[in-house]
Amino acid sequence: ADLPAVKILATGGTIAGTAASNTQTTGYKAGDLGIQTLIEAVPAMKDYADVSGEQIVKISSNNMDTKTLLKLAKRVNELLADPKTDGIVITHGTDTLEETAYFLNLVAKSDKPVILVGAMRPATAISADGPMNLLEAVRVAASKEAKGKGVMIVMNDEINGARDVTETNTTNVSTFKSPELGALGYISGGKIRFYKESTKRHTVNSEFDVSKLDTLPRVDIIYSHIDDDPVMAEAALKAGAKGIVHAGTGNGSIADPTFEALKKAAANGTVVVRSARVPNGATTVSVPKYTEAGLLESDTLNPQKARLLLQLALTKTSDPKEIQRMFEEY
Ligand SMILES: NC(=O)CC[C@H](N)C(=O)O
Repeated sequence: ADLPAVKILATGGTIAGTAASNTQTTGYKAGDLGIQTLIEAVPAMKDYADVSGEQIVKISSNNMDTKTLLKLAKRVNELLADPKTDGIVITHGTDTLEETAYFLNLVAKSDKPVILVGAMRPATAISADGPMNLLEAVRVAASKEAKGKGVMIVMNDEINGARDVTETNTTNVSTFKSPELGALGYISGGKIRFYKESTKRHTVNSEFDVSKLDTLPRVDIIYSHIDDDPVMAEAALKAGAKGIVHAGTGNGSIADPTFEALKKAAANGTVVVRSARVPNGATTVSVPKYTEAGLLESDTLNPQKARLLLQLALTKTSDPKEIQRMFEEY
């Protein structure tokens, strides 16, 4: 039959995890199973797509790094450019799933569907969520409706856009949510149902390009708290950070001693972006001194996604005005 061709790129994670007993849902070995085993476990995928697999790495995604991320992004673009590929599914650990998804959302050069999928229970567990998640991810990747909507995460019957989705629970299968801005759609009653899409720039409308990149500029995240002091900011600068994302309290507020250090950093050419440790809402100018010091706002991007956008932004420019524009557009 003339089914859409979907390539599954496997990177590891719990979806490929194994444990000694079928009741074990923690302390298992992530990324143990190869892509062929995952494909064979879900024969129903063949009803929706002509599926083939490729193992990129076998890691627990808390160990994801720039080198692997760039390798994955370049392979994704190679496959998307191939007329024989209709869609891509990427199996991935959940720890950094939202980061890889948002990164690809910024650098994938095609409107063909790119779907990330993971699981919260290892493949060996009773009620493992991986097989159904994988089936639904392949279905969405093979669908016409998913075209042009940017990179998405499909898990637990929900379709969430890469920009707004975040992991909300450490262990529960219902963990990937777009808390305030909402899911793009569902898979229910045997149907893929889309209700909305992001208004932000992504994929074919993105200005970022990884094809010539072998590394990304260093950007550190500093998480604020009571008794905050400039020690972490100073360490980041000493490590050579070209950018700093500050995960501020409330509306991206900064403790005064840390602010003094960040203000100096910004004056010396390090790009500083105010994000927030609060999960919802945009960071706005809460006090004029932040703008006067040249600090930027992350909009609604959480610190880990603001970090990736800042890294890509810094590959193009170090002009704070230009970078603020990017934070408004992506
Ligand atoms: N649910 C998961 O996939 C988490 C397993 C592991 N920590 C990872 O991110 O790969």
